[in-house]
Amino acid sequence: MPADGAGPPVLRVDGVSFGYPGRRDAVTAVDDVSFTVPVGGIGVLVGPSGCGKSTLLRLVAGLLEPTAGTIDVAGVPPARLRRDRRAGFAFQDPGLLSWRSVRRNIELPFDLARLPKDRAWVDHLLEITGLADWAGRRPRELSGGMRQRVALARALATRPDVLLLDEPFGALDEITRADLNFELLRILSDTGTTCLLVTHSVDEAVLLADTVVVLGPRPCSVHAVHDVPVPRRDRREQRDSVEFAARCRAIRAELEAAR
Ligand SMILES: Nc1ncnc2c1ncn2[C@@H]1O[C@H](COP(=O)(O)OP(=O)(O)OP(=O)(O)O)[C@@H](O)[C@H]1O
Repeated sequence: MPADGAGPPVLRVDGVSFGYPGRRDAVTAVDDVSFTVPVGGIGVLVGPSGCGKSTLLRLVAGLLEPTAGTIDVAGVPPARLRRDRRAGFAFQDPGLLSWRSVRRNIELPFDLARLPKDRAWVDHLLEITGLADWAGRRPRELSGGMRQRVALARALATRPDVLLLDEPFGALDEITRADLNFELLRILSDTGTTCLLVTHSVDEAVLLADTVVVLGPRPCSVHAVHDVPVPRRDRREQRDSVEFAARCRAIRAELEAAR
């Protein structure tokens, strides 16, 4: 990926606003939002329900165009990332194709882009998501957590530079969710992928993020930004620390204040 002028490369959201056109009035969902996430880092968006988090993620994904402001990842705009299949998505609903096996679901992005399948990489993804023994099974044979792991592996299939995750673990119990959080940290460290993730869980945000962006109510603007300077290898232990609890408390207080 090309460097972004001076300083380390970043995912940059700069003065971005967006409104959904309506029959009478536009619904303004995003209002002058700016933040950066280091390339290779994890940014997490938290904010009240309906504030515009998914909209922001769709703007970064290039699925929507900002009405004002700019977005780029190390100088590359979302439309180009999307065209070049350098952005991967996974949403709360895994959206797997029931008639395809786990492997064939993960391979779907290759088929859609008419690209040759990278079988060795798919094998690796099956391995690191713990799905190698399930490659031939259909989605209905999997648990909810396994389906979400398939969606995650599918999002990583074309080796995206940027991974966009909208409440990917929202439907899971706490223990499974924590396991997947640690898997995600490991996968992102292994692949060097930049990630922007939406969650309603403050604990999940602090566990995963290098940067937590706290958003206010719709139309969302940035209420606060927290850097979490904890190495990824220390995240599991940190979860039980006083510092972790203090960060969560501070962010919860900001969410309260931002309502
Ligand atoms: N396709 C659409 N057309 C019109 N308005 C929309 C559309 N999608 C979302 N909105 C509106 O934009 C606002 C922000 O929605 P968005 O889904 O981005 O919020 P969110 O923060 O992700 O919500 P939640 O936390 O509940 O998932 C809401 O008022 C919603 O009604």
